[in-house]
Amino acid sequence: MPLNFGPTLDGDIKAVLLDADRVAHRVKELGAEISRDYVDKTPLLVGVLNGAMVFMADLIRQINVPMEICSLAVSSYGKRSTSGDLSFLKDVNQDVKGKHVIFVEDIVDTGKTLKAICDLFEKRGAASISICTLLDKKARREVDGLEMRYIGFECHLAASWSWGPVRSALSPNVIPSSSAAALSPNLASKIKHPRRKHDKQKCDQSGYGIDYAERYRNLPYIAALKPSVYE
Ligand SMILES: O=P(O)(O)OC[C@H]1O[C@H](OP(=O)(O)OP(=O)(O)O)[C@H](O)[C@@H]1O
Repeated sequence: MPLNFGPTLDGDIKAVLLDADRVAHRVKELGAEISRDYVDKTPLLVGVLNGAMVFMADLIRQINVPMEICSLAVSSYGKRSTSGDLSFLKDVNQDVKGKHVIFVEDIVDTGKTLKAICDLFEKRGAASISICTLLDKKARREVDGLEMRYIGFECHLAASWSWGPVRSALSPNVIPSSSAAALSPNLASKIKHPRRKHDKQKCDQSGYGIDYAERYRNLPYIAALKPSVYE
């Protein structure tokens, strides 16, 4: 896909990892899966703001069974305590007791955010809880027992980060090879509380709701940013 989003933003982009068509295709598949699985359940999709905003907006329009939506926001990495504790900036506006909840995320990294939210919603009496994430960085998980039921694309550790869509063929044009991405599994396991907003590694995927330092969420694709953006 040509980089013609606009001169200001395009100048910051090193490579398009997942173009808008590819994302849209996968979002459509996810919508169909959810529609099939929840045909008789009227799920409540809960978007975790701000990152999930773009993905959620597209996803719900690919779901063709009765459903509800709401959103919540928690403190971002840069504002959390060193223990990684979450605090709500915005809670959901309804009682979730008895609801079939699907959390919608742009990206799951350590999993701490979703683990805390899932535990809370379990205590609140949700009938069931599932997770739908556009991107999954499974290799960086730091919590146990967090099952991703719906995954758009999986980022996995090999010699370097690579990207592969779940349940469909790997396309060569979605494998980035930036130096920022070349994080060894050993080092990855030592990073307890990555600060997403200021972590160079996070420049390897921005756009479609995912930010770097609050910018780039409006890119219609997912891209790696040039080192000049964060150095
Ligand atoms: O799996 P974890 O390690 O907990 O990280 C994942 C969380 O980090 C991102 O949010 P962020 O705090 O950057 O805020 P944002 O949604 O406003 O971008 C993302 O949207 C998830 O909510």
